[in-house]
Amino acid sequence: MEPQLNPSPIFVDSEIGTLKRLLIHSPDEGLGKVIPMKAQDWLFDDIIHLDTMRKNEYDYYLKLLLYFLDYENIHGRMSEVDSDEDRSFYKPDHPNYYNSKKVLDPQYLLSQVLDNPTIRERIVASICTHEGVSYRKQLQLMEMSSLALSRTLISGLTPEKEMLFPPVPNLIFTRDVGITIKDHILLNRPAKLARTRESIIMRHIFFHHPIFNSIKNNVIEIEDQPGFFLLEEDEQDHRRITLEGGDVMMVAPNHVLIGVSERTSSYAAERVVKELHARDLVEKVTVIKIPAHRSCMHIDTVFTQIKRDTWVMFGEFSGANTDFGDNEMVGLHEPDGRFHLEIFQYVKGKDYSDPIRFEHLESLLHHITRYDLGCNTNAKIIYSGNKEFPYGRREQWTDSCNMLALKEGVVIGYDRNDKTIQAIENAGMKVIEVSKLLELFDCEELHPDDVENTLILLPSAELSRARGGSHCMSMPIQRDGFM
Ligand SMILES: NC(=[NH2+])NCCC[C@H](N)C(=O)O
Repeated sequence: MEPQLNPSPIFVDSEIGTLKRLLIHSPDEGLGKVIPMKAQDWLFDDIIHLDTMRKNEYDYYLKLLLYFLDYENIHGRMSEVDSDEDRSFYKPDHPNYYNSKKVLDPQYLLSQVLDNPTIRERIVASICTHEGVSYRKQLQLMEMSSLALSRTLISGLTPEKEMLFPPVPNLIFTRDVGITIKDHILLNRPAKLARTRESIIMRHIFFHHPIFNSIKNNVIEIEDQPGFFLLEEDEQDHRRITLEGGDVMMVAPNHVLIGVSERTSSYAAERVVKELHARDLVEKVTVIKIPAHRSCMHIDTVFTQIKRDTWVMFGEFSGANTDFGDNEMVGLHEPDGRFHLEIFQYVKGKDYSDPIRFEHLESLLHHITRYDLGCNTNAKIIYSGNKEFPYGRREQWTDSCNMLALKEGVVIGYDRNDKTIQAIENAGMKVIEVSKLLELFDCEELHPDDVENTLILLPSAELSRARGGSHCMSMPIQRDGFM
């Protein structure tokens, strides 16, 4: 893929253009405060061991991102970083913080935004109102340093370790807070209460942090329809607008995909289709209706892209799969035992009441590969767990279909999904553990620019309990333009 230079520092027009800048959030101390009784409410399927998650898993992800996106920031520093028991390199409120301009943590960006007294007051007031914190406490928060305040607003913990309000443990899944569509950012409307504070924080960052200055007018907020508040509660529930980034995929310069799912409502999808067309951002918007089920909460839990002609997807959503034999996953199937999937494509200027229909997910992926990404073959589809029962389902649950492309053909995935990894290897890709790759970078035996056609494996025993993979743990804000 020939890189295209883009004047805007915020620009994404594909899933696979070389990644230049992104938002990620290192697991903060709030994740270590999740108690079993609240784990489900806070959208974790289990409590996690924070130290293991950070040191043995996430920190590798971060070092890898730095190596690919901000080489100078990490090269030659690995032993210093790794020998620090305190992990100060990873902590946004510590003087040793890596402080990259490419790999950006909302916790640090928030602290910078909080330096402005007017914005600080607005943020603290809105979060305290949302969390039911008293006015007196609000005034105390206003007195904190920006770095400490940012840490408290995210983790919920004061410097004195008082748990002032709940953590937002899902902020590690930055994918969901918004989505970059060319030089625009589409803000989310979280479906779950546990993710509302993330949204308040991100909204202020997008509108007030200098990084987003040039595109301030391009931040898209999907509002409720006029008079929504007049509707009865049942009717409101039915027409609610909820939208999470994991359901939006910028797959080609002319094409955006939107999932209608457990998290994204059909009303939201409809509004997004119209908004993207009105702003002339893309020609095609395809809505993919998937079952409203936790196991496939967003479309990026069902498929992601590896190369312009290669995708990894959940085989139970495959068109070839007509007989599952059982009906154990209640609510997922049509009466005939099939997963219920509906795909409608809306083309700018064409009649919305007569969308193009795709019968299977595969046909849509072939269409994108051929017609939007200019390949002259059909797409190659690699299935979760190699489509073998029960590995397909087991591995999809631990995010085998949720990969992040650092550039075309170089992706990060979880190490625990053995059958999927084997299938990817069989398809001709190299597979390497992240720690090995980092060693090669460190001793200059290999340079990130020279890595090609590779799946990089990330340790995932703890991370996968949070129900998200590397795709979810990233919000790309700049990729090389797709040509
Ligand atoms: N884009 C994604 N698939 N994100 C996964 C988010 C997982 C998170 N625990 C939640 O339930 O919200």
